[in-house]
Amino acid sequence: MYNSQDENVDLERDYLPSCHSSRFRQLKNPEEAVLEHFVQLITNQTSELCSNANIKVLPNLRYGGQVDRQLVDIYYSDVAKSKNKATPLFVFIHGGYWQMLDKSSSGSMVAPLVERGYRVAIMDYNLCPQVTLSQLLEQFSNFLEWIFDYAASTHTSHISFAGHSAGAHLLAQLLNAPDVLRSPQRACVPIRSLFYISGVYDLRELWPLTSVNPKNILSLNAELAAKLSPILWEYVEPSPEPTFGIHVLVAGHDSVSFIEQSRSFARLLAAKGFKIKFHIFEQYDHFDIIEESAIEGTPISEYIKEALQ
Ligand SMILES: N[C@@H](CC(=O)c1ccccc1NC=O)C(=O)O
Repeated sequence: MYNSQDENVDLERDYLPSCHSSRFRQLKNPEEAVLEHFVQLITNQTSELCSNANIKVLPNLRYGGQVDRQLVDIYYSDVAKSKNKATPLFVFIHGGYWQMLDKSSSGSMVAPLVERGYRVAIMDYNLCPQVTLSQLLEQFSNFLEWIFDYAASTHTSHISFAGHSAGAHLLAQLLNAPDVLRSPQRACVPIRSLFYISGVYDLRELWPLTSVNPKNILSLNAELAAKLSPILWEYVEPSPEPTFGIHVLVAGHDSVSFIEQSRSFARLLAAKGFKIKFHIFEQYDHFDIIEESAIEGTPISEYIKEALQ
């Protein structure tokens, strides 16, 4: 479907981002090394936030459930808060094929944004197999309603979202949720930008793969995989003309399947009337596109900074 360049493509590899990096090639197991390095680095980037005097955190706001992972950490700067003026909100949704990572390793984007006066919401979500992917998508819809309520009730000038990999898949729901897009809260909190970073948007090839969905922990079948694929959704014609920009971004070292899924998703949204920018960051792989978002002046940080202007 997406890797038409190679009819013999091994989809088990093409949908495994750690197999598509030029880094750590000198090591015996570069795939393991790139993933270990990613998790270690993004965990450090997140834990170091609290040692930054300018960054405060409001931890564990609950958006659903009772004792599960439906929690959000809100990072902010005391300076901006003390001026008691409306501040922008940026929301990040982590990846990990709906089965790994959490908010303690998802704070890479926080520091550059808080330095510029943003509040940044880093959300957790229940992982498969504790929930099925269908249940996770329902819980994510609840999160969207909650975050717009939160934004509307906390003096928010505008809101932006970024989703990485499977997090981009979850974020696609925002474009398919008329009740959220047309809610009174949404009306008083304009969306500024949406960033879909190295996402997956068609589950039809990946749901049977052991590398992605071992023992079918996502609880999918062919019919459900199609139903949960943003590339096949209708999308409500945005009216009036949406004011927000959608950025479909992908790493140049991502696999052909990942790059072509992003290209197809961008083309679909553009055809539906959304304001789209599609960009391939040639120098990045699936992981350092997020790792470098923590560093001012890097290509991904500069892109996000300019897009948010
Ligand atoms: N086991 C996968 C991990 C993976 O796909 C992944 C890891 C961190 C963040 C995003 C990922 N991919 C999709 O959500 C791999 O080895 O590439």
